Amino acid sequence: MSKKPVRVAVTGAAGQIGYALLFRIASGEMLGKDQPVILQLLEVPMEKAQEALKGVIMELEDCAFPLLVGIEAHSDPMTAFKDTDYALLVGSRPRGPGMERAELLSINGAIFTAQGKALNAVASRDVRVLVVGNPANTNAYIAMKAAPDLPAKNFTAMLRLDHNRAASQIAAKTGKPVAAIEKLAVWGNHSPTMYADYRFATIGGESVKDMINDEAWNRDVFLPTVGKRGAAIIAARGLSSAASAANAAIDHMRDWALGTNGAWVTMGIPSNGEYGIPAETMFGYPVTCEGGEYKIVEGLAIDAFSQECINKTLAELEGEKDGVKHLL
Ligand SMILES: NC(=O)c1ccc[n+]([C@@H]2O[C@H](COP(=O)([O-])OP(=O)(O)OC[C@H]3O[C@@H](n4cnc5c(N)ncnc54)[C@H](O)[C@@H]3O)[C@@H](O)[C@H]2O)c1
Ligand SMILES: O=C(O)C[C@H](O)C(=O)O
Repeated sequence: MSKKPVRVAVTGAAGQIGYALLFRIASGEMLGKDQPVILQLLEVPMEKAQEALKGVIMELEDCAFPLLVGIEAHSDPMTAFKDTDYALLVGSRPRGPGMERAELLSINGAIFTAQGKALNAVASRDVRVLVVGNPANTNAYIAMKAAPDLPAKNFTAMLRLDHNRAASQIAAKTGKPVAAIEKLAVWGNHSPTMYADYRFATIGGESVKDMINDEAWNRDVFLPTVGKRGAAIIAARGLSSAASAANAAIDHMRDWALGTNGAWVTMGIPSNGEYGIPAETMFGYPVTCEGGEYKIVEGLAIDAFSQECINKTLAELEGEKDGVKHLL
């Protein structure tokens, strides 16, 4: 018997990430090749954006995806999020060359108050939310706080792009396939302060830390490369990452919904105090997923260098949180 369709809302659907994301959701790459979906697409209520959205919908129709059983265009979150089971909040301004992501807070923050309220009012009571729009952690925090009737744990921020970037750098350094890397973690904020941590990582059961055995490379090459990758892409492309961001969003939602079979992945999630992070902070943690729920990998030893890195990314998040008090 075929499965009941699920509703997937995507904001910023006519943007760059939207264009790289929607076709993959519709083809079943996110929720499974047996899961029909209804896309509920939101764009700003401006003629140009709504026209562009129409064009994207025409292309989705022209793919004749067997799993795509409905497509809706919206200009109001109160209709776009109606009964939605999954919400991917992408719509917001990207940064340009020379900007830091945190600078987007004053431009984008208010979007997530309005969208959190709309989710609270009309979405499925079990909706799973991924915030992609930057600064992703604090925007996810804003949306979560604006939706007091929904489970706070269902609001998440995208750290998966940092996780995938870190895995790719490690594969290049060790000369091993990226798929062989296990137990990688990224802690904290989706920003240059994130702490990509390969101390527990293994390849074929061997310690990645021992294989690399180069603390200076970790500190002076690996961490800055992963942390500043978004800016490097903006400098090269003149536009922020889109296909890799959409890919990370698919990975995040797929793993959350379908499970990781014990593998570690990174998700930005509201803390319950784990690893000394204040409750409700939207923080990147290593997690495993099973049965539609994530679980933090607990009990990892935090050495002095790691603690210093975690403190730095936490301090940045606390500062961002302080800066959005007026939106809560
Ligand atoms: N978390 C991450 O790892 C990550 C990675 C890449 C990009 N991003 C962020 O994702 C966001 C989108 O990037 P993009 O390249 O697709 O930008 P884009 O400008 O190409 O597209 C954004 C779209 O969002 C729409 N939009 C703006 N406000 C909206 C609102 N209130 N409701 C609905 N739609 C709205 C715009 O009309 C536009 O079509 C940016 O904030 C960017 O910084 C995050
Ligand atoms: O860096 C950006 O502004 C876009 C995105 O967050 C990225 O990491 O590529």
